[in-house]
Amino acid sequence: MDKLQVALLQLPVVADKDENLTKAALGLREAAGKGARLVVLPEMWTTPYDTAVFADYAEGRTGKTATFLSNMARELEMVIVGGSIPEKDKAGRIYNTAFVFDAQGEPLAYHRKKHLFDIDIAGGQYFRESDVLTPGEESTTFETLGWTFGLGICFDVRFPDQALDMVRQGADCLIYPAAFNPSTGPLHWELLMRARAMDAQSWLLACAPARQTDGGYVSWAHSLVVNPWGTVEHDLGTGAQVRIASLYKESIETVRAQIPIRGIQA
Ligand SMILES: NC(=O)CC(=O)C(=O)O
Repeated sequence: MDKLQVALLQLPVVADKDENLTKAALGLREAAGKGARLVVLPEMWTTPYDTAVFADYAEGRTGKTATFLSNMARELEMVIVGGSIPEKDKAGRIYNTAFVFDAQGEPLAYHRKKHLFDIDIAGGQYFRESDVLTPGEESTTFETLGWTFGLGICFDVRFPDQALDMVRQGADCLIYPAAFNPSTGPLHWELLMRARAMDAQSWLLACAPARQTDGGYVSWAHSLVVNPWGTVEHDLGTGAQVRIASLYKESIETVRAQIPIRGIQA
C-alpha cells in the first residue's frame, strides 16, 4: 500500500483509568470514521505519569487495557499502536510497554521501553523511571498493511543506534509514543524527532498526551508527523485532538535515492 492513512490521538490523560479508556474509544471511532488504517496513542495514557502509581495501574498482556485495544482493533478493523501502559510480568516486574494489535484484534508486537527516563535538570524536570521500572532489551519492528514500522518509546528517541537498528530491520516509519515535558520539550522534542526521521530517511510519528497543568507531570504535547526529509507535516499543538495524516512510500524511496546514505548506516 503506497499511501497509508494514519491517525494520532493526542489524548488528555486523567487519574481515572476508565475515563481514559472511554476517551480513547471516542478518539478511535473518530479516527476510523475518517479513514485511518493505523492509529497511535500516547505514552502512559491509562495512568498519571508518576512512578509512585505505575504499580497500581500496571496490567498484564491479557488485562483490561489489552482486551479493550484488541476489541477496538477488531471492531474498527484498524491497526492500533496502543501507546504505552505500565505492564506487569509474571515475576512482578513492571515495564513501560507499547502493545500493538492488528486489524483482526490479534497481538502484533510489544515494545518495552529500552532506555528508561532518568533525568535531573537543575531547576527543572526530575524523573527516575528506573526506581520502579525494568528496561526492555530489544529494538522492535513489525510489518502490517504493506509497511514495516519501528517502535520506540519516548526516551528511546534519544538513542540514534536504536533508530538505525530499526531501519536495518526495514523500517519505513518510526513510531514513538512519548511524553516530553516543559524542560526538555522546547529544547529537544522537535529536534530529536526530526533528527531521527532524517537519520532513518523514514516517516516518523510521535504521539503525546494533551497538555494539562492541573498538577503532576506536564506533557509537552505537540504530537508530530515528520516526513523522510525531516520536515514536520503535522504539529498537534497542546490541546486534545485526533489528527489524520497521509504517509507515502514514494517519499521514502525519493529521499533514499537522492541522498544515498544507506550504505554508511548499515
Ligand atoms: N518521557 C521520556 O521518556 C523522555 C523525556 O521526557 C525526555 O527525554 O525529555
